[in-house]
Amino acid sequence: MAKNVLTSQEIADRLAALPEWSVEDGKIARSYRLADHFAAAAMVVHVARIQEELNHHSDLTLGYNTVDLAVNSHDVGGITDRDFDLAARVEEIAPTHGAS
Ligand SMILES: C[C@H](O)[C@H](O)[C@H]1CNC2=NC(N)=NC(=O)C2=N1
Repeated sequence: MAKNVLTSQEIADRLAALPEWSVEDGKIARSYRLADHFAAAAMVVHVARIQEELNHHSDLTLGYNTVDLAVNSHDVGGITDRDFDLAARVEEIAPTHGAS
């Protein structure tokens, strides 16, 4: 997948399809709430597997019952489609974890 840095307009266009995601400190970010701590921990493991598959890794934070992601493409120093591909993959599996 191309890794050219996206313009703010391209980012806005892509965020339209990911309404719960936003730009925070130069990364796209999302916070999920889960039923309890163990559900959140299980989702972290699942996201880690997806990140390894994509070779693209977010700052992934486990809270009491939350999972937070923040990601950009550090090899090119900006937000690229690889970040949005990861976001889309996580959005796909979040409901299976009861994440909202
Ligand atoms: C060597 C390895 O392929 C690279 O460092 C990968 C690993 N995971 C990555 N994750 C993110 N978020 N950005 C990258 O540029 C990146 N590059």
